[in-house]
Amino acid sequence: MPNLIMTKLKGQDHEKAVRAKIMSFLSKLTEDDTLPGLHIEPMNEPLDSRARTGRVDIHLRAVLYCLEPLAGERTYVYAGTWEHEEAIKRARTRKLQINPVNGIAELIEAEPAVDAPAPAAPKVWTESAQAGAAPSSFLTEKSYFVADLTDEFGFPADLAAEAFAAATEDELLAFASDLENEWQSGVLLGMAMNLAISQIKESLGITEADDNAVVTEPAVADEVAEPDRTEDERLVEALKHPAAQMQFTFIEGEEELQRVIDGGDFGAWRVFLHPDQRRYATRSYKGPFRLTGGAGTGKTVVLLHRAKHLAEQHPTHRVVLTTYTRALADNLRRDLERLDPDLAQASAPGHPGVLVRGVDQLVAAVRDAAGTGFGAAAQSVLGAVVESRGAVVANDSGWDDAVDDADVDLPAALRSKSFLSVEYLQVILANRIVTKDDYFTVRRPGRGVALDRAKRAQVWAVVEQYRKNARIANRLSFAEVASVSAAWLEGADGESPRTFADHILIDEAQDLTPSHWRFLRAVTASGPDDMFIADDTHQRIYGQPVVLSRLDIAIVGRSRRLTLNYRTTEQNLRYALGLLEGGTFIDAQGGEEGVAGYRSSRLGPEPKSLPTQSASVQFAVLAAQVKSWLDAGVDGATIAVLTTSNNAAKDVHDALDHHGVASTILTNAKQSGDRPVILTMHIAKGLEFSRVILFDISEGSFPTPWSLKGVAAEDRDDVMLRERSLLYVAASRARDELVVTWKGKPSELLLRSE
Ligand SMILES: Nc1ncnc2c1ncn2[C@@H]1O[C@H](COP(=O)(O)OP(=O)(O)OP(=O)(O)O)[C@@H](O)[C@H]1O
Repeated sequence: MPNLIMTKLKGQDHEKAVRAKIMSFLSKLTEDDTLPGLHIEPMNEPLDSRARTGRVDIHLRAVLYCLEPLAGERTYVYAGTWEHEEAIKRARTRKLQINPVNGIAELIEAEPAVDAPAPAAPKVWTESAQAGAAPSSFLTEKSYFVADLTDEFGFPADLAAEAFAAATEDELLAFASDLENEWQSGVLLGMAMNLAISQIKESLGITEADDNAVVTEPAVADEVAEPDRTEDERLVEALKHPAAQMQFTFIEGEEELQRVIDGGDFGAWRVFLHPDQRRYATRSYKGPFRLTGGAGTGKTVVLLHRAKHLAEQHPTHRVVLTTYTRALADNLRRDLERLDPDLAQASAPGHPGVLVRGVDQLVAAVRDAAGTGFGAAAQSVLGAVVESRGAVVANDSGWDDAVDDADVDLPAALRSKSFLSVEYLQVILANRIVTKDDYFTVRRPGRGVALDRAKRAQVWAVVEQYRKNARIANRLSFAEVASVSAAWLEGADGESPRTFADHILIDEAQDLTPSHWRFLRAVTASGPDDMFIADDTHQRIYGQPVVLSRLDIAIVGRSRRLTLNYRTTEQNLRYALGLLEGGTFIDAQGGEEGVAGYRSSRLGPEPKSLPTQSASVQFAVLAAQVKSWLDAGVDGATIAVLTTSNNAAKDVHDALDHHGVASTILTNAKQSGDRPVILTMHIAKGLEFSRVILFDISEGSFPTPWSLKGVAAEDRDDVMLRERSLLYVAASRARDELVVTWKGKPSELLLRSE
């Protein structure tokens, strides 16, 4: 039975009925390619003697390349389904070859009569000739040479010259996004990011990435030259090159074929990984590893592939995939099933296979497993044995009562629940402080307010009162449950330590509290590939920055960044990044995180601002915008209105209704139905939509008045930073079009990108 390789090509988003015909054609082809009904025909005077076309229906033909490796099955590379004429033209004028410079399999186009020459750098392009010849070239301005493209990467000379003809970054990105070979777009995007040639080569897997210090073994064995292999065998190998796998995929079985055909561009993440993504998904690391990257750079995609990879490599291991909320975990579980419906998912914590849970769900499961041991373990965290089963409350509740009951003399800033709850989380629970003496001596890095001994004594009095009140009411905060569960896992109940995972993969890690981190460290056996952390410092919308080394999670030297944005257009990306200007963001290593280097391979319209003068006009403008998309045939479910609060979401729903537009309010991150959706900016975290409207980003409405209510002056900057991040999260949900509305004056956080 012949093998099949599918190719990702532009212009292949077929309707359902056509997809069914393609499926039928290809499944017959892989059963028996000699069936007469397939009409597999060679070309007349082709550029590539392997080229064939086959009959999909009366109008459509598939383009195929037939490889005959000596050892192994015949292999067809499917290069799309096209109208009859176009299919014949493509099959005659395109050749599947191994790029002579970089070894990547590629499709090149040329006139059939001409023997395809090996690409060579035009001699005229010397340093000085180039400077004179193309003064307005974007790539020249970035100090690249045409020879970089031709000699270093194997671009054909004409294509390299066209790339150098792009005068601006946008022109170059537009050119790159039209190229047929993904690896070529990858090189040009790398240049747009101003990467060194060696970095681009590493990123595309042309040379081995220089990070062996952090991996337990080289991921890919060096290619050994085999002179007796046929050209077709070499081509099959070149199709497995990491950069070729951005575009070509080997199909195993009918179900996978169906998934690839039905998935189209939206399903591309399941199959066509960037070499960087594939490396992070499959490499073995000596210890905790952190993958960071802006919104939409494919961090979640890497986590999903890595979970699958680890489960397949180690069928008896416990692989846990976790994230900040339960609803986000539900989405991860759904996507993992889409990635591989047959993947073994664990039924409960501690079982082999992949377990997907929100972090507090995991904590709850461990608490249940601990039984009475949980209460005993609390001694080391809270200084008292607690009831094993009690109510769980928010981390910031109970502080106002504690202040009143303790009757302390503290300045307003130190009496606020925002200060006290954060002090408790970041300092007291993080360090398992149970006595006043310990609190007197503990270091408090990163805390805005300095506390002298007298103030510490007063704060400690409130903490003791808070704990006393909690014992009387038989309640614990979420953070306390996580901290005590961590202690139980470590054996604080007097038993041996235990773990529930061999590998833990963490999404949205920037939002986790120190208690979560202590728990995640304890729940996972230490060793190779123990923790894989995906975060984006710029998307921290809850809590405070956490420096992982202070919590015994060593990621120094094992931290990498993804920069290619797969979600949004370049225009939306720039707008969203512009919203971060003016903020100082501290990452998980305690350093400052910048926004340089992010690029998208897709272009689209500039984000649109819709200023209005009153609430009613703003609603009318919003409704008109949604209607215009619906009238243009946009699928309703891909349109989202993001609001600053639940109440605003209700108002928008009613207003749209009033203007004749039916919509649905989303109260958690689970998407459903076919109407436009309305959701808060917080709930939009981790989601994406084709069209997004940020509604009422007005002075006085955003930042919301309650986000700053009762916040100590010292903590105000951090609240503003989180609000800025929230706006960035919201704006970065838009794949294709972004619209921002306000009434009166725009929010101060919007002004920078206006
Ligand atoms: N290799 C790929 N090919 C095609 N699409 C991809 C690829 N990788 C990621 N994507 C798509 O890009 C979008 C963003 O990916 P993902 O959600 O993994 O990014 P993220 O970095 O986790 O984003 P965020 O931090 O905003 O949640 C998704 O639609 C995903 O399917």
